[in-house]
Amino acid sequence: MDIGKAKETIVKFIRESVKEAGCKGAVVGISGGIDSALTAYLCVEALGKENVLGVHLPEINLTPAEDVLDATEVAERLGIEFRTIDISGPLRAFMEAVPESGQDFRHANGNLKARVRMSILYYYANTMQRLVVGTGNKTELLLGYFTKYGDGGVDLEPIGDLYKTEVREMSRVIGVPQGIIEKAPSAGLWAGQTDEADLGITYETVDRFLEMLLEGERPQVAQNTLGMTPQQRDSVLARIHGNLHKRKAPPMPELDELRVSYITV
Ligand SMILES: Nc1ncnc2c1ncn2[C@@H]1O[C@H](COP(=O)(O)OP(=O)(O)OC[C@H]2O[C@@H]([n+]3cccc(C(=O)O)c3)[C@H](O)[C@@H]2O)[C@@H](O)[C@H]1O
Ligand SMILES: Nc1ncnc2c1ncn2[C@@H]1O[C@H](COP(=O)(O)OP(=O)(O)OP(=O)(O)O)[C@@H](O)[C@H]1O
Ligand SMILES: [Mg+2]
Repeated sequence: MDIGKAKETIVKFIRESVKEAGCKGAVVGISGGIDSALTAYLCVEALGKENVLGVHLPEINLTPAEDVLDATEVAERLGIEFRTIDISGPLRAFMEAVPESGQDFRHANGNLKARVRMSILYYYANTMQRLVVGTGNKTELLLGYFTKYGDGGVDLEPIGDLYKTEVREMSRVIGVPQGIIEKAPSAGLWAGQTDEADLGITYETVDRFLEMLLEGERPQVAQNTLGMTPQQRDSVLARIHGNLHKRKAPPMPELDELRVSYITV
């Protein structure tokens, strides 16, 4: 992969997508992590700093102070417009309004956070005639390691064809702060969560595994070549297959094969 060439392709893609949509710029959720930092840098290169809004959406009692500082540093270095909005209020209101909700549902509550963030980003997109630019990378998209209609609820995915390891490479080239590049990736949905602990495998290994599968290698051979355990292989395959639905439009029944559903003129 020629990282310089890939960067130019992505920058052009962002510029053209925003133009084709007739929009005025981009809204990006900036977490303090590497994916959103790189995406913000690419958006600024494509659209200019005055056309990129960064929104940091911490939870006051959970988000590490380091993330707040890192997100702010990205925005300051880029010189973009920036908001920090605490999402604990909306989360509390949800918990109070929905009788079946509760603190025991860590997984559902984590996904709710991602969906609250998505709603806030779309509020800005609606009011400012902008697109919500996603930060999903190829590894996350292939594994389905994202919240459906949460961080997956976006208008475009500029870094969606970059493996996580390539995200790191491009981030070095474009000048993302070193501390952000070196920080352990985390969805930040609950205290102490890290991607690699969740996935049970390092990004270096899973990226190679996915690459080999896409090249047509058999899972067993890829597993042996990479020194993975059978459990790691099966868990990655289960994620790939179990989450395919996240990458498709919601299915609907075809009521009559002669009825056409798409207008082509
Ligand atoms: N076959 C099928 N066809 C159509 N829809 C299907 C389906 N199976 C489940 N579903 C639907 O999908 C739902 C499950 O999907 P979803 O709600 O996304 O939930 P789920 O995949 O269970 O959880 C999201 C995962 O992504 C991780 N995550 C989230 C956010 C950010 C990041 C990060 O890296 O930053 C990581 C998070 O830690 C967790 O492991 C089900 O409740 C159901 O509604
Ligand atoms: N606190 C937050 N404030 C704003 N956006 C957030 C926040 N947490 C998550 N997001 C959004 O959800 C996306 C998905 O999170 P994810 O953890 O995969 O990416 P990241 O935090 O940018 O990078 P890393 O994988 O290194 O943690 C983020 O890139 C960001 O757009
Ligand atoms: Mg993160």
